[in-house]
Amino acid sequence: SPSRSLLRSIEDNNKNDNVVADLHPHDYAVDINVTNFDAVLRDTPATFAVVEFFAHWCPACRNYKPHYERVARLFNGPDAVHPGIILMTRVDCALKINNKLCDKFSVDHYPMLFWAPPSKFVSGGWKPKQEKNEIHIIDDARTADRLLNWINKQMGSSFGLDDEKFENEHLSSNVSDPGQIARAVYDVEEATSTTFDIILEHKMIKSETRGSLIKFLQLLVAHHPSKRCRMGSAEVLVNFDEFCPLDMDSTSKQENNDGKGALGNIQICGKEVPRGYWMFCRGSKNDTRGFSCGLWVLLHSLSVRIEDGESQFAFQAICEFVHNFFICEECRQHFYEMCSSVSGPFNNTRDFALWLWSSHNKVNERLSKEEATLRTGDPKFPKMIWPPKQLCSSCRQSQSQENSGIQWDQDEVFKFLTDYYGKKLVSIYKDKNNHESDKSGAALDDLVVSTNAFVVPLGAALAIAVASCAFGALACYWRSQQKSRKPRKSWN
Ligand SMILES: Cc1cc2nc3c(=O)[nH]c(=O)nc-3n(C[C@H](O)[C@H](O)[C@H](O)COP(=O)(O)OP(=O)(O)OC[C@H]3O[C@@H](n4cnc5c(N)ncnc54)[C@H](O)[C@@H]3O)c2cc1C
Repeated sequence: SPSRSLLRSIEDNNKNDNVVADLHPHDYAVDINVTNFDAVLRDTPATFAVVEFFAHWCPACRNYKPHYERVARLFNGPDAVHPGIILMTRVDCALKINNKLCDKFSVDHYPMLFWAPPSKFVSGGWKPKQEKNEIHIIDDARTADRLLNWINKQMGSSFGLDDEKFENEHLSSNVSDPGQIARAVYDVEEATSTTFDIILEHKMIKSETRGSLIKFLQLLVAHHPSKRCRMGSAEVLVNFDEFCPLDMDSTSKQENNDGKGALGNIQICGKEVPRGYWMFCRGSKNDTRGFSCGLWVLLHSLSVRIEDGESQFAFQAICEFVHNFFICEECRQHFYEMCSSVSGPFNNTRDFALWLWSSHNKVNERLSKEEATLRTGDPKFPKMIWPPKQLCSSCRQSQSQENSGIQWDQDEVFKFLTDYYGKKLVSIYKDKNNHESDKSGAALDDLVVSTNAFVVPLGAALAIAVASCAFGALACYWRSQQKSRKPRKSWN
């Protein structure tokens, strides 16, 4: 009888937690409702979204759920097989709060599925026979197979229900498609957040390294391509003395349960980052690309954003940062050698951006040989002297021969880098941020502006690094400024 089986399941639950998982299999599709519908669809890095409108009492919907979940397993969550491509969501129209939302999409039967780029759902709707709507109804989705077929037809993809992680045959190379860099904005957030997690986990903030971290944070506050990372970095910077007191080496009072100290509670690029996966930097095999690729992209994107007068500061901040905090011994050693071989100070953005580009190419050149011998590289993303012709034909001088060394047109290379790591990198992101109306965000944004205006021209980075007490005073000043300012919007 039902009551007996219920009792049995409670008993079993007490014995073994796994049973609970069996009784309530993990949901991959994201439940959304009217309160977070716009925010979830605006903030997702995914290129497309599926929204299922259903009602929890509807038997057909209950029967359909395992089909929908089989497809959602492929795309949603940190363990997704193909993360960051499609966001699978559902809205329960039986909940009163969702009435208006379901009406906006003319939901007249359950389940009803829609497909569009996520941003089209934000403040969007759907009406039957409406022309020119970028939101499409999915008209053949009765089983998991049919839903995935419909998606494959729409995207020209070949996803399979039995795909396993890292069978990334569908990955298109970023060598020929300059537009792909727009997806890297999520990777620079991921890399920034991962960097700070590593620093804290490995307790790398010491009296001799905290100055370098402060410098790097200043660079992030002023020039990180992601607004939320700028805001998070500003928060860390302003409270740095509290988070990392000068006597940090000797004291254990800063430690909380996870041993990361007070900084461990800060999510430097917002609460959903790190997401646990990579977009532009995703490898076609497990353990390739990812973090180190994201870090390179972050460094290049900083290099093209700085002002001429900040170039020497940026050079020092990046060199010291890699030396003190990049947890790859060979990488730090080589990079440090390249930093040490620079003779004069940098006077402008161009020279510094080109130095970083050519240093990265030196690493590429070395690794291309190593990876060919050891077969450790990613076959879909072989190391190469960059940018290839397909990305920038004008970067190479016309008489340039591949086998006698490439003759670069450095003005063209700089122009290309500025466009690629500047405008293109934030092209999808900017649109999304224009919708932000969060007040605390606006206040912090204002702080970021004041930090940028105040610190960099004064060269306070060095002063702060040397004298932490001066930093305390600056922090107080910033806080009082922040309170007295009116919120200011977009800083992009
Ligand atoms: C500072 C630093 C030093 C490193 N040193 C070493 C090392 O000594 N030994 C080692 O084994 N690994 C090193 N690595 C890791 C290595 O360089 C790669 O990051 C890693 O192998 C992943 O490679 P990838 O194919 O994702 O491309 P990456 O080399 O990580 O490049 C990421 C993306 O940047 C773009 N790019 C490529 N070249 C350039 C360029 N010259 N200028 C601008 N953009 C470019 C491409 O779009 C590429 O996809 C280092 C990483 C960093 C951040």
